[in-house]
Amino acid sequence: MNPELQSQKTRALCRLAPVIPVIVIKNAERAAGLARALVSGGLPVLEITLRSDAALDAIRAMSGVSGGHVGAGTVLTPDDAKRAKDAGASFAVSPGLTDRLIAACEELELPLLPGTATASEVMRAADAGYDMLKFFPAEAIGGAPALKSLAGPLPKVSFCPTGGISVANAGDYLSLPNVVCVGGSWIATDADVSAENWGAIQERAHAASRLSRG
Ligand SMILES: O=C(O)C(=O)C[C@H](O)[C@H](O)COP(=O)(O)O
Repeated sequence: MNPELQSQKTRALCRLAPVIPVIVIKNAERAAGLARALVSGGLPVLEITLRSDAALDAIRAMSGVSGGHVGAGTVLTPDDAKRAKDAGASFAVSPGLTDRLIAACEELELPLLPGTATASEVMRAADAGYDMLKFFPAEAIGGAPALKSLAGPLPKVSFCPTGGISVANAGDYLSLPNVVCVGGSWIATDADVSAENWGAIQERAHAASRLSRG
């Protein structure tokens, strides 16, 4: 799949809801219940980070939940991308961008949301055909004002900022013209997932789904 088409597909996913919950799951048996709570709460696009041993099994379980779009996060290498795709992931998110990762995701036809933190990285991604990017780690690298500044010289690129975003500051990002959605782990906290507190997660998802975009 060519990079423009990849980016188009990633952008369409990012448009589905204002927030992508970033999930670190420790027990795949909780995956389907968690996905149902998030999707029914109004957040259909889910990012399961490959940072836990249970991640691939969780992706497999969540992919069966109707209405959901399950992607893998923390995809660092071609091997990560292949394992994610084999598990049923429909997109991949990376904290950064390498030539090897781009090539692997294009070969696998796995839409990629690559991470960028500077104007040069954004330009490099745009050169490679990617105009829907993650901005990471958003709060630590200047937050919404930094992203607003990038919109001037790089107006054709859109972002999903992630890293340090919560219900308190999500609106600052979503009001920017170059932000399509935000990512964050605040929706499905470890404590609530471990306690299978699906009601609280669904409520937080519902509140997040109602955040307005600028
Ligand atoms: O693993 C990845 O590739 C990531 O996406 C990094 C973090 O999981 C997100 O940035 C979530 O950050 P918080 O919402 O601040 O917890």
